[in-house]
Amino acid sequence: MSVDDLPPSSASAVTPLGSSVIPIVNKLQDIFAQLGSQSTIALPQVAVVGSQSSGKSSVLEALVGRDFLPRGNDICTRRPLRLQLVQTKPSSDGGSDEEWGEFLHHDPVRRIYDFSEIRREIEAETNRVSGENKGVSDIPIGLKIFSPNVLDISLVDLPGITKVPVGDQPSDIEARIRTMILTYIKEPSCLILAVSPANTDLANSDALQIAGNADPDGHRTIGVITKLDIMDRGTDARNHLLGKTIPLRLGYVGVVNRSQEDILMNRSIKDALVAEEKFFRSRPVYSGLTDRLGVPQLAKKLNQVLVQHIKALLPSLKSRINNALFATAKEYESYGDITESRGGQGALLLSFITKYCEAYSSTLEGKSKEMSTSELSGGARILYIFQSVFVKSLEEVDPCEDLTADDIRTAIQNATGPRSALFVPDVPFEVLVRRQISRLLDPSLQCARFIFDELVKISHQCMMKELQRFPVLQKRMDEVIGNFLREGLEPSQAMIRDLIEMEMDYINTSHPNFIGGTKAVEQAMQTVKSSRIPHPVARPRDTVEPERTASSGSQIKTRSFLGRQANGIITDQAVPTAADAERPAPAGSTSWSGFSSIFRGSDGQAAAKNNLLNKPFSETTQEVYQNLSTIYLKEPPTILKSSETHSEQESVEIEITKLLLKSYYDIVRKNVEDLVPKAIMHFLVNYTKRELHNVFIEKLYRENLIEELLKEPDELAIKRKRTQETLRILQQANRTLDELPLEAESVERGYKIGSEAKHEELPGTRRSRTETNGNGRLHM
Ligand SMILES: Nc1nc2c(ncn2[C@@H]2O[C@H](COP(=O)(O)OP(=O)(O)OP(=O)(O)O)[C@@H](O)[C@H]2O)c(=O)[nH]1
Repeated sequence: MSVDDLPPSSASAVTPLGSSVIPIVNKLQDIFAQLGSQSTIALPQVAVVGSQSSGKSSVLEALVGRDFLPRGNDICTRRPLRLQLVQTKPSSDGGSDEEWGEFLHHDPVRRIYDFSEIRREIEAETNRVSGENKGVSDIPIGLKIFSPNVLDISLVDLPGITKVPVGDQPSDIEARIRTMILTYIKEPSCLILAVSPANTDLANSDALQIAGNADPDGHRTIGVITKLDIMDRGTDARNHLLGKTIPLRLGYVGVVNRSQEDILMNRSIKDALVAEEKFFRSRPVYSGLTDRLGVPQLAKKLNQVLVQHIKALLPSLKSRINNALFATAKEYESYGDITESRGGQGALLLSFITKYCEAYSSTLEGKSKEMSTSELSGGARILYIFQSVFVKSLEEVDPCEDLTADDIRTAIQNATGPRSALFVPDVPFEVLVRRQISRLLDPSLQCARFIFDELVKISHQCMMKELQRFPVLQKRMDEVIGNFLREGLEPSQAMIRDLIEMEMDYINTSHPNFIGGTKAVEQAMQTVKSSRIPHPVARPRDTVEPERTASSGSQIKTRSFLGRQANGIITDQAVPTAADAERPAPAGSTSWSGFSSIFRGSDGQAAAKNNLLNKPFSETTQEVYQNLSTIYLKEPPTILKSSETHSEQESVEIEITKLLLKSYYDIVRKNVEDLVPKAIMHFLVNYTKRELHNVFIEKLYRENLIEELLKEPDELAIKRKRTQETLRILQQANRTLDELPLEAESVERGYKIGSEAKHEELPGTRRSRTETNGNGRLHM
């Protein structure tokens, strides 16, 4: 088919062309237009781009065959115009020749038959959003044109690229318009109609430059060269049209639109099309290019490319719609059903409580379906806290770590009181061991606290997604379980305190694992001996125990260990030999009877003491007072400390104390390591697991509370409604696509290319869309 074959009057010349795919995309566009800016599905469309006043609107008008767009030398298109051309049946085909437009922003949608009213509405709607002073907005205007003289095409007329801001335009107007254009044309589903005026250098065409950015391979760009009639004398656009200047895969079409003068003189589009045709006929330079000249050819090409483009996109479009449908259905599901009956609400509440408690138990027991594989969770974390945090920390504690030899000696001396250290009683051991046991309390309480924190964490994990729509219930459940866990923490901590107090209250030196005094003495002696500490040279003890200082040199020899008998009588006993130590303790004595030691002064001291004691008091004192002058004592220092040095005997005593301390501490530590986790499990973890359901029922499952608990926030209701609407639209879109068989063979193409065109039916006649070829197939 050539331009010469076309009837001279209008775009209706190509009306037989058509396809069932464009109406489907148009339908989809309508469907998705309901979603407004929320629609994320890019549908196939044609965007018209070019610099300002390049003739974009003129091309669109020519395609429609009617004047309906604001045009002029100034900026006219200031908002994207989504234009759907819908072919209607002509009167000859049982339809009507009426043409009308419908704006999508009109509610209810109404038909506008007067096309100058359509133009005024576009101007008013543009002003409404973009202001009256040349402002630009990216919010599109939706317009449908119904006519028997148009081809089914969806186009978007975009604001022209401008360089210098005018009126209310911001200083970065060029960048803004470019960004706006790019948002449309960057979508692979968008065909680009790049309009360049022939009277400017094509190499500088803004349209081709921006199209090249979005479609570097030129797969989806059609070049349109306007204003061929006003090129410089002696120049022509032949090379441009042949793609020799800037090649484009889809090629170029040259057009001649009405000039501004034509518009002012009210020249009709029909006349303009005739003039265009004449123009090309009269220019021999354009001979042989008829397939790429004139508005009717442009319409045909556009339709043809669009149909192919849509066919190529349909499968992916279908899968995108399907994916969106699936995601939206899931989202809708997450908002749950609305239950209004009291019984239904009660059942819903009960099911939430039950599900929550099941989730809590199964997380603790390690049976949760959503168990992580990347980190420990639930019950496993509790075990970790018990074993790797609590027990491990206790095992690392050395009971003698913060006890120096001096501390122990001071404790021994303090325990002997004013009695000049005749014995090393069991008191220091008990005092020291109690002190060490008390240190176990804090980590044990902390362990309970850690487990409590874990349970709180678990309780948050158990909050099901469905509960998100009931913030009141979620909050109340959170409060209830929080309080309940705290209630469980108290008895577990009380039990821990009791356990530690029990351990401190009775030092069970009969414990089978306790080292016992005899063994301790023996080991201590060996340790001290083997360490071969040189005999310390006793320095006079500064002001602390003067009388002990005097005798310290002989103390080691004279001191001996005494066993303490059950009747409290201290038997004078030499330092036990190893054989003695092996011997069982006398009946009724404590197991550490060998521990106590006696500190005896030298024999001379003892005798002097005895002498003094034997003489009558008055006699003695009188003698003394008569013979001696007054002796003044040095004031004792405020803080008294035991001497820094200690004898071998003292070393043995210290060693014994340490051995006993360690041995007994080990027993207590084992008990605590065993019993504290048990107490926590019993009073906190298992108790809450067992009782949680009952507590929820008691606190929440109340007739008067149900309505309040199951109150949804308003925004959720809005979201549900919106998602429901999206779902409906996507379902509609899906159904629409189902109407179309996806196999390319079965999709009607509605036009013929190349040699086929020669046999094309007569212009002006319409072919039914469902007409089939001889094979019973739809025309391809
Ligand atoms: N002589 C002649 N004038 C044309 C042709 N195409 C458009 N014009 C004129 O150029 C001016 C701009 O045309 P429009 O169609 O408004 O251009 P536009 O690209 O839509 O402009 P904006 O939307 O403002 O960017 C108008 O006065 C048209 O009459 C043509 O092929 N030949």
